[in-house]
Amino acid sequence: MQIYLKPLRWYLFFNLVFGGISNVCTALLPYFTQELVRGHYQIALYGYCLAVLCYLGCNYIQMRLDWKQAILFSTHLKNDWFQALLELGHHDFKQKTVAEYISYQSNDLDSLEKDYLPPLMSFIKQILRILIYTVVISRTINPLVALILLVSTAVSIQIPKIVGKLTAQRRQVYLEKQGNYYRTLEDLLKGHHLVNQVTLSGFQDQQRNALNTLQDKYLGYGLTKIMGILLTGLSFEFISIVLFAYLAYSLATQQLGIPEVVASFGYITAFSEPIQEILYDLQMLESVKPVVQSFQAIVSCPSAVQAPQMSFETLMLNHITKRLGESSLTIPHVEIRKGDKIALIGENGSGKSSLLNILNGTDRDFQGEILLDHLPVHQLWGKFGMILQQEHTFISSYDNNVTIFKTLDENFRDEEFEKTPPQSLSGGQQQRMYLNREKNRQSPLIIMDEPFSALDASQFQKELDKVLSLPSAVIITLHRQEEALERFDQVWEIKDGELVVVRRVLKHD
Ligand SMILES: Nc1ncnc2c1ncn2[C@@H]1O[C@H](COP(=O)(O)OP(=O)(O)OP(=O)(O)O)[C@@H](O)[C@H]1O
Repeated sequence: MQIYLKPLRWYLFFNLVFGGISNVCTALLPYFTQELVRGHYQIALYGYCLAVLCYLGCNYIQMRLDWKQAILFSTHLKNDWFQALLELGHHDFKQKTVAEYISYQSNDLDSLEKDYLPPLMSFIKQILRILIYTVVISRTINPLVALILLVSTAVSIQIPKIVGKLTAQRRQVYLEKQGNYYRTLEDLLKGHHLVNQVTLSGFQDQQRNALNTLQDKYLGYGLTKIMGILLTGLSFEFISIVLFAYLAYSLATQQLGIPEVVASFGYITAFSEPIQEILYDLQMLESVKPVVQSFQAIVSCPSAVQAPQMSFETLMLNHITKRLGESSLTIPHVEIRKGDKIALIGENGSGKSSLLNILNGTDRDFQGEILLDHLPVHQLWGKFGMILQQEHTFISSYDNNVTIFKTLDENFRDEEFEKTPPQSLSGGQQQRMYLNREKNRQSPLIIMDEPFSALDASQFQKELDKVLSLPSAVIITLHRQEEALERFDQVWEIKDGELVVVRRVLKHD
């Protein structure tokens, strides 16, 4: 996590400087009490007031710095996490649902912001504070008192480390269940149109079951956390008892006078805050460790983002086998040549989308070989254009959809649609928008999974004309459009789990 602390170094530095000054001020308060008991009224009063004012001023500055550094830290975390997600291979990305990613951002990342940097800073500040106190106590009271406080602090901070591990495990389980809960919510809310008086209870049961499981784990996490707080309190009391016993002994044997003992009791109280904070910080840091690890695993993944393919002569699939549940899909050998227009047909569930997912690189769980211009290629995601069966429409604007946020030249668009919110476009209009995006992308191969299923017959003919006149190679799945097949260079059919080339027009170079 050091790379996330580096940009904050000046904030951290000044935070510690002002923390140090305010610690010196508070450490001197019991000393001024001691002076008061000794009868040095003026120095006690002025010293006390000055120390309090200085402490308040430094605290104010520290709080401002804390706030700013927290925002900076969270901005870096969120930006890097989102970039890492974008750069994951699509196959890896799909291992989780969008709801789980949203849950990660709002829970895990949030806990990293709250339970990593603030406890870490607080831990350093409190250690600094204790060291300052120790020096002040040694100078103003007795080095032995300082030593007792220091040693008993070192012993007591071991306890939360042990409890922290258990809290971390429970917290991790809770966060995982939270991801599941978000996934269930997404699933149920997407089916909102199916709610009526009969089905309502089914929806409620699903949500309540998922929530009960989540709350169960939350309870487990909370109880462990409470146990940690209890043990933390006990370990602090341990310090008070040790010092109390020593002071009683010193008073009885007249090694210390009443002013020193009064001031020492003041230090027990003054010590209580940093020690309790240290104990709490350690518990937090221990419990957030799995989140730190999972975050680091995400952001340290090498980027799988590819440069788009600008041209190719041939793309070959050799002896591909893809398991589809109980059955499988086999592709003995097929070849896509530059500019080829290929229709892919087959019954429902025959494996058309599965084949296209291999070609567009969103699926990598298959055996066999893909050769791009005779060279083996392992990662096709991002190389070619595609229109998926359930293609995504970005909500922001028509423009952003056809240019992918202005990263493509806007050569093709439908001006009549550009004022309409993209998600309000009809299914057919959205499909035309996707085709415009692919034309802007100028990919040498466009993979289309039923891109015109929402078009009426005349629109279908128009869009098909456009597709067939593109310079790019195109693979397109078709249903019940046998008359159109004649117009393609190749027709591939998936039958009984095997891809067969049923038509191939020989081209002369
Ligand atoms: N991850 C998976 N696990 C198990 N079975 C799967 C998986 N993915 C797909 N299948 C099965 O593989 C078969 C092929 O699915 P696919 O979506 O490729 O068919 P399709 O030809 O595109 O169908 P349609 O024309 O209805 O869109 C289906 O029987 C589907 O249930």
